[in-house]
Amino acid sequence: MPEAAVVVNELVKRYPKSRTNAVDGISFRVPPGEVFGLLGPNGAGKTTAVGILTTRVLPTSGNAVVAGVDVAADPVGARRKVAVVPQRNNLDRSLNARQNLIWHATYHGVPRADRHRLADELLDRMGLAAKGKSQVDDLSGGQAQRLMIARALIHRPEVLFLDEPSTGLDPQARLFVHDRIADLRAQGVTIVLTTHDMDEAEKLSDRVGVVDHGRLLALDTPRALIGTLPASGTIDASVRPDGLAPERVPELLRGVAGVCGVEEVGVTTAADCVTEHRLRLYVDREPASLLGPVAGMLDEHRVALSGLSLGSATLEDVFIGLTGRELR
Ligand SMILES: Nc1ncnc2c1ncn2[C@@H]1O[C@H](COP(=O)(O)OP(=O)(O)OP(=O)(O)O)[C@@H](O)[C@H]1O
Repeated sequence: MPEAAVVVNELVKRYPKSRTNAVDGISFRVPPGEVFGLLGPNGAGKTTAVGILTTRVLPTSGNAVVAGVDVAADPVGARRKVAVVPQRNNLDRSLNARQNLIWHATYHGVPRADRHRLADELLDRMGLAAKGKSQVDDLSGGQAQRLMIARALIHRPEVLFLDEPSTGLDPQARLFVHDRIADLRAQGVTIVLTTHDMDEAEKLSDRVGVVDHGRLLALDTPRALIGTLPASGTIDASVRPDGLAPERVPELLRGVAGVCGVEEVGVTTAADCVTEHRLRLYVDREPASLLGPVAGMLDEHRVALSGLSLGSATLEDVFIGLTGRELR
């Protein structure tokens, strides 16, 4: 195995007729055995970057090497070493679950003697032992996703690309997929995953890269990225400003010592027409120590408080800090 499982060098992709680059000069390296999370809002360029790394998209400039193979110069060689689990079901509907695995193994040159054994082992590992003869259309979304992971693993790839691995899965299926990703990591498989799910990224990734507008904005371990935030803790407060202009409430709270920032994260109007504002306070000390001053400030200005909860800064705070709240 080469020194890095994935090397991306000044990668650029501009689609025909587009005025901007979908991927705009991205560089990073993923060492063997790492789980690398690629995060970014819709349209940030994640799928395009992964498309280049998995030979489905041709780069405009720059280069990418996966498991020692330049993906543009030797796409066939690269495909032997990587596997992709796409977001959408692309299983062959004319074959049953087990046949999908066998066909894929055959395509990738897995010796005949190993194909059937590997297919059965993988079905078992993915909790699909009873589904081998099922038609693809009869599988649930979670089962199809697990079958796609089994299919990706049957030719023993060195690097596995997972596009939004748990989108649309129920909590059990999501946890199952997370456990399998952790197993693969323990076996030394390098994994690149794209996700919008910050908890998933924080839980699974050794390091994450945050991408927006085709550029890499930050790259580090989740803990180090969270450590770059000025605030270490959060307080979520639900308030009903009543007589006070709603925009005054964050202003007041910013005046409490220890509060580094206040952001409105939602507004709801109840059946009784009372509007509740949900505010997140970013604090630079133990959040519990600020509950009294925060409640006191609100009480002083007759702002009704209907809920307070404490938390720690998360990767989502890093993500929002870097990419903003604007809908893409
Ligand atoms: N085949 C294509 N032709 C033209 N433009 C494209 C094509 N595919 C993607 N784009 C554009 O490139 C940009 C990056 O898209 P991409 O799908 O890589 O983003 P993404 O980060 O994967 O988004 P999402 O999270 O929504 O899947 C977007 O502006 C998108 O509209």
